[in-house]
Amino acid sequence: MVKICCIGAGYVGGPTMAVIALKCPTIEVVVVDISVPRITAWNSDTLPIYEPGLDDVVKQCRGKNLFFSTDVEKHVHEADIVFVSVNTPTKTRGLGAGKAADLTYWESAARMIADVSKSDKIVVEKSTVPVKTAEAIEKILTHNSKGINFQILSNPEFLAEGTAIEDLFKPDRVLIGGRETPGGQKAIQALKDVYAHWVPESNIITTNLWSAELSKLAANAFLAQRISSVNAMSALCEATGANVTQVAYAVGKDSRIGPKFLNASVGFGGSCFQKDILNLVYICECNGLPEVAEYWKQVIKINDYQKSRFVNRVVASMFNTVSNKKVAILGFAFKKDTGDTRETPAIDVCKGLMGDNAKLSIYDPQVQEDQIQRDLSMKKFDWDHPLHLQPMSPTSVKQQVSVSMDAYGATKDAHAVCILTEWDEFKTLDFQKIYDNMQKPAFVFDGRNVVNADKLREIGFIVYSIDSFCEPQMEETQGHRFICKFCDKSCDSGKSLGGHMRGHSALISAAKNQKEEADSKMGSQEEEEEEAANTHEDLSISEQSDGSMNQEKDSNISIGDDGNSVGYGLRENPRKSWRVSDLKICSLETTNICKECGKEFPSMKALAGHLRTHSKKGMEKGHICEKCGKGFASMRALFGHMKVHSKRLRVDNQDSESKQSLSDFDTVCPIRKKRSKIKYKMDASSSFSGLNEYSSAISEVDETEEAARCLMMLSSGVTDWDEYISISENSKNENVFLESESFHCAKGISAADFTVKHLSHTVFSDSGCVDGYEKNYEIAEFSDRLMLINTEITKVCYSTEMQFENDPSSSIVMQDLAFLNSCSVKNSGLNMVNSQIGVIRTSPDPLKSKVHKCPICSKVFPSGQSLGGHKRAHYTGFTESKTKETMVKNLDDVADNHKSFDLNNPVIAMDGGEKDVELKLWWVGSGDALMMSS
Ligand SMILES: NC(=O)c1ccc[n+]([C@@H]2O[C@H](COP(=O)([O-])OP(=O)(O)OC[C@H]3O[C@@H](n4cnc5c(N)ncnc54)[C@H](O)[C@@H]3O)[C@@H](O)[C@H]2O)c1
Repeated sequence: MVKICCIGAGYVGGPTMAVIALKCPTIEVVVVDISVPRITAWNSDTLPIYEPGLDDVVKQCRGKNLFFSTDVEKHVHEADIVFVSVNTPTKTRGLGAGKAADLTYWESAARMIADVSKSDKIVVEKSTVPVKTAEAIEKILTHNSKGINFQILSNPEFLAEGTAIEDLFKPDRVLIGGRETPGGQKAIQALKDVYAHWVPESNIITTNLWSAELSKLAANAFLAQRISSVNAMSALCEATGANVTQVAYAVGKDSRIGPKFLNASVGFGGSCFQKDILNLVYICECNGLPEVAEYWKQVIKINDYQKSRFVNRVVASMFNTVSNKKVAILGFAFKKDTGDTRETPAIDVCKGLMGDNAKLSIYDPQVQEDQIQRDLSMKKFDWDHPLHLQPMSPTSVKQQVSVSMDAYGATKDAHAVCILTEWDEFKTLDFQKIYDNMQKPAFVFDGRNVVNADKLREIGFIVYSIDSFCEPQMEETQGHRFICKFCDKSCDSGKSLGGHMRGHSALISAAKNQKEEADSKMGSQEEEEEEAANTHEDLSISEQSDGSMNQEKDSNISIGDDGNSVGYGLRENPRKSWRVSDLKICSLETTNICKECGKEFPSMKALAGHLRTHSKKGMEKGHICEKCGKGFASMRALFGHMKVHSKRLRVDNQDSESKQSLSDFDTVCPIRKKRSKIKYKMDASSSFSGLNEYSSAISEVDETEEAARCLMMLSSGVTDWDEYISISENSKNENVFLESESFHCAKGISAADFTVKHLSHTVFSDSGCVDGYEKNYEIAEFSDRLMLINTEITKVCYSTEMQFENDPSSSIVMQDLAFLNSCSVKNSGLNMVNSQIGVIRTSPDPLKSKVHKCPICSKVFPSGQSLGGHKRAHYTGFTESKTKETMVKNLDDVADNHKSFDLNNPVIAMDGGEKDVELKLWWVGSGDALMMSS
């Protein structure tokens, strides 16, 4: 009788050997493990792993030809074929840490085999191992072989947890790799004979050793890549209004692509995908293939991005904080029909929410409380070691996490429900009951697309699911604010408004023609007015929807080139968009006269802009332009409008010579570019994924900055845009905001000018600074300044200082905008997200600084910033500024006024400081992730 021994009674060893025993009654199979509790469980009625159909199989052959034992040496000694199915974790220290496979367990198994063997053996690699592992194993085995012949085979396992028994019964293929020697071929045949008991011969593939080893890594990389691809698409779908389920279906119908593994979700998990891709990345790097390594690394980065996006969505939707809110987590296993939590996305999502101080109430049908507590306390990669070798983080999660016996218990009194595993039972829950027992507004964040979002919305839930994007916070919490500008019908969402408006296509078409006529008459003198109207119009729309970027998207209902179809326009260039509000005015009014004050306007658009000056909202809010008395609904609107009064712009337009000079000036000192350009720049880079959860992250950051400038300017009493710019140009002070204005100009620097030398965290210290940390940041040219972008998607730290090799006097201070949000900006009604920007500043100490010499007059300045101020004096427009004394005085005033609101300085604890501390720890445990992507 052939004897098989399998070392490792885990998710692979247990089920595979049980199926071999079932299908080959003439073979004796013993599964051995060093873990006593595991073996005890295998011999009990409660198996150590949950796998549909496994119980039956084990019951049928246990005690007959299937045995579980801790007597490893005895059974290895007796076996003809030894399978090795031990864990192969990712290394956490030393060479290749965070990527390479840790073969400690494999090596110890191999040494033990060599020690106890007295007869020839076939040793089968069942574990997933790096390519060429067999070579190393061979050396260990033959070193002390005492004349015993060992043949190494690679027989990687392709089962998927949750369907393991099904997969083992009907495998797509069985892969056996061996040496191309007679001995190797004989060993291949012996193993083939085992599988041939139930697998058709055509499904048994034989290759050389290295192909078999690499095929397993490649298969997992391809599978994970599909998930990341569709998840990346889900982000784009959310940004554009497409439905990722529909897109995936359409794509999968292509027989070259196929429908499997195209479900968008909160991200992939499991013990294999990440580990094996990291392993693949490491192998590529070791073989001098950095580009290939980088390619596969992106699969993991997108996966992290997806989890991070989900957390951001939850926090942002729940009014930017989940602090002390109860969040029910339904599902903790990495997928349905398994109790396996290894690398489950739930861990990262829970840690993210805990970082924002949420109280979690978790329910999973197959995961026990101690496992959940352990997973949430453990460091990354530690899960893949035996229990006694799993060091726990000192921080206990017990205060923040409770585990419930069912979904109803978990969701009782919760503010939100996050569905993180696609368990079938979640589809049939009584959501009305759940809703009745929850806090209101009640949110559902479906990370697996298991619930019927429409039905839940009918109940009253605010629903976010991966496949159907909506902006719950805006669309649903604020009621019916989507009003047709033609017939005043109120709609539930921007999307339904869009659908409704298609009914007005004839009217819109006529209106468009009328508008074109009207616009063609528009004289140059109305340019300024139009600019105000445009700016104001944008802002008014935003105001109606509380400044939400997504609302803006919905509000950007535009007419296509054919003039008939109304849909959601991409935000290419707002000025080019035909806006519904214009059209209504065009079609319903025959003359351009203001009904409020009787003033006549040359175009409908100008009238539209003017009409808003009568807006009650604007007047109530009191954002009045001191120059012309116009009222505005928001500070941002006022800010946009104030640019119209800029002397600089007028000089620019009037004086062709100075225009020339200014264009030179632009080269040295780029003035803020139009948003569309900024957006393009940022979108083109793949490294900004971690910035925030929205696809149009950059324009939002841009808006945030602009809003911040506006706030600073207004709060300091500066109401004149020119005055504001002049002050910034001439600042020799350390007012960082002003500094940031001039620094880029002064140095003419670009992102490439800087190399990161040193990073230190001023606040974030939970997981400490790890090697390679600096790789997670990138410097990007961004509008009129350099920005430090956090490229590590799972990491948001509150404050980080950075120095640069080539200019030690300069430094960057990172701040979490969420913090600003909680301090000051929040009050402006702006909807900001957790994102980071850093603004480069120079040291005030001239001794430390390098020489800053003016290339025009050779004058030397102590700092790049003062040189910048000086250099601008060489260009036109500057002479119109106020006297230096006035400027310095203004500057002092501004600096005083800004002490409490300073974009660059680490934020001083203000009221609600406690909350701010929470924000510092926005993402716990992410330091580990750094290692992974470094
Ligand atoms: N889980 C999957 O879905 C899957 C699928 C295909 C391949 N794999 C690969 O199979 C391997 C095993 O995965 P798993 O999920 O079964 O892991 P596991 O952690 O569930 O099981 C491994 C077992 O090996 C035991 N072990 C470790 N060293 C030992 C030694 N020297 N002697 C005796 N026992 C020892 C451990 O105690 C543990 O019980 C890994 O390389 C994995 O990448 C896993």
